[in-house]
Amino acid sequence: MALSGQTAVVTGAARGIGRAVTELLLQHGATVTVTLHNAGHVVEVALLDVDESAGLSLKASLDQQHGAQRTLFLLCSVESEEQTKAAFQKTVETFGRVDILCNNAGVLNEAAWERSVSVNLVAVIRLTYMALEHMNKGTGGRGGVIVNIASMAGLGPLPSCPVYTATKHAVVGFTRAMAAASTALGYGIRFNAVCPTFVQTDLFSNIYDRMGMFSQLAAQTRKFATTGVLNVSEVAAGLLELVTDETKNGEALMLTGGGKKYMTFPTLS
Ligand SMILES: NC(=O)C1=CN([C@@H]2O[C@H](COP(=O)(O)OP(=O)(O)OC[C@H]3O[C@@H](n4cnc5c(N)ncnc54)[C@H](O)[C@@H]3O)[C@@H](O)[C@H]2O)C=CC1
Ligand SMILES: CCCCCC(=O)/C=C/C=C\C=C\C=C\[C@@H](O)[C@@H](O)CCCC(=O)O
Repeated sequence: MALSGQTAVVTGAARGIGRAVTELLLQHGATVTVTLHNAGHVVEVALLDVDESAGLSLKASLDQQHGAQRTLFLLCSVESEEQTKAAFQKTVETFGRVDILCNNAGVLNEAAWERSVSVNLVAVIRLTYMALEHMNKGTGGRGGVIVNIASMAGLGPLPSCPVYTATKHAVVGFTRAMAAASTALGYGIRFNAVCPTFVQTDLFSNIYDRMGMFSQLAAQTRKFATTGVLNVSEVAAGLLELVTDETKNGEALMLTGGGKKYMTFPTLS
């Protein structure tokens, strides 16, 4: 799928993997524009984040690189139905459409596990269903693609972070189920998940302080992390592959230091 003419929404866009996704979209002609009409030959992206200073700082940087008309930042917590509804509304008012959703925003804190569930899972479901209202071919939409940033912890358990593991397993399952539902119901929307190993970001830097009552297990996780830490650009490249390759639907793309692997799952029927 060519990116030109597409409109995307990226959550947690201000820092880490979300920032890399935004920058890669822009580099590939994905233009985050503030124009009140779709310029026709460029991609438009709304950047959603709770971190206002980081979001505005990113916008200023992107303005320098790509021109002020190419970026739009919306202060929004994905935990808030009201704020996310308003963000989608503003996106559609500004760009006229939504073709791509990247559910990237995520947190890890086993001591505050309800928030992990709220951001990592409930919000992914909420934004997916909101995007459906605008993307579903069955209700006048143009179709498109939704890519969820899960984790390798969505494919195998991390004993030091059981709730985080649960949220990421749930995102993989939700993604695969939505892909099958979309095919069966004719949404015209592809659903895929990216499952990276450790990635050098602020989230990764803080994990050993966020394990709560499982902190004693940090050593095993730290040892596992020595198998390799990715950079954010490697994750963004995996996402771009899932966005642009129209044959990909229901995929879980694992990214490790050793490369990438499309996961296979047992057929239960
Ligand atoms: N860093 C890692 O080792 C890995 C991260 N991931 C996943 O990648 C995604 C991005 O993580 P990182 O870039 O590492 O994290 P990060 O902490 O570096 O960046 C996350 C961004 O999301 C924003 N955010 C947090 N809560 C939010 C909310 N309620 N509403 C809107 N924005 C919010 C933050 O302000 C920040 O800009 C997460 O889903 C994470 O679980 C997956 C595998 C590995
Ligand atoms: C510790 C939280 C990391 C948060 C960022 C993230 O999502 C990173 C995930 C990276 C890899 C996860 C791999 C899971 C592998 C398990 O299935 C098991 O093979 C490894 C167990 C290692 C351990 O005991 O911690």
